[in-house]
Amino acid sequence: MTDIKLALLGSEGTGKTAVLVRFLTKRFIGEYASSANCLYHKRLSIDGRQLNLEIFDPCSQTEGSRCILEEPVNWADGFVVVYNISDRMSFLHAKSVLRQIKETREEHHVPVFLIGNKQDLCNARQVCEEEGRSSAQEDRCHFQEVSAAEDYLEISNLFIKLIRHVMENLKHRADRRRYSGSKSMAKLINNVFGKRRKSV
Ligand SMILES: Nc1nc2c(ncn2[C@@H]2O[C@H](COP(=O)(O)OP(=O)(O)OP(=O)(O)O)[C@@H](O)[C@H]2O)c(=O)[nH]1
Repeated sequence: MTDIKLALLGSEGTGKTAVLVRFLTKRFIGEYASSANCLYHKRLSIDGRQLNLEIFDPCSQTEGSRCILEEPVNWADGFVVVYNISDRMSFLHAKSVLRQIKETREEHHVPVFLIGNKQDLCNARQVCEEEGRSSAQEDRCHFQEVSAAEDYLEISNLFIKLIRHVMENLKHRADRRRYSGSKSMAKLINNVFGKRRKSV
């Protein structure tokens, strides 16, 4: 069983919980009692692998209060950063979150999905799709506009895509650790037996 940890980030009211609940239950629930940070658990199988998924959904209204995970940016293996296409401030905030992830997790490229939510409100649009896409390109992350109110498949597919990237990333990191571990073991063996072997 592989453990995968994801975190949803973005400013208040962008629809983080709505997007996540769509993925987990296929349903859109208009209003959520969002007075606490939540850690959701889900077991699922992708490409024949059993996964134990943990998803952190912070509550923006509890700023300053202690949360289950003080630093989701350090904790998560992958991120979903959400903004509201009809709220420019939320887009600017999402861009600063992307920068923060990049700076904090510089050593390992962590998979990130930037989501422009509330696509159904396109008559009140304040951020054009191209802007979202080019911000995502700049920060080497995936991008999609969605509507938690109207879409299920798109949201499910983007989570699966993100999870696949996280799985690849974790495997890559484990391979690198194994490789550098076996290299230092080879060095150690060489230091101990190397000279003797040469004199035989
Ligand atoms: N029209 C529309 N409304 C949405 C959509 N997604 C969420 N909402 C609404 O936006 C409001 C905020 O949604 P939440 O999911 O609570 O947003 P959040 O980002 O989790 O908010 P906090 O927990 O306060 O940070 C609610 O009234 C939702 O019904 C969407 O795709 N379209």
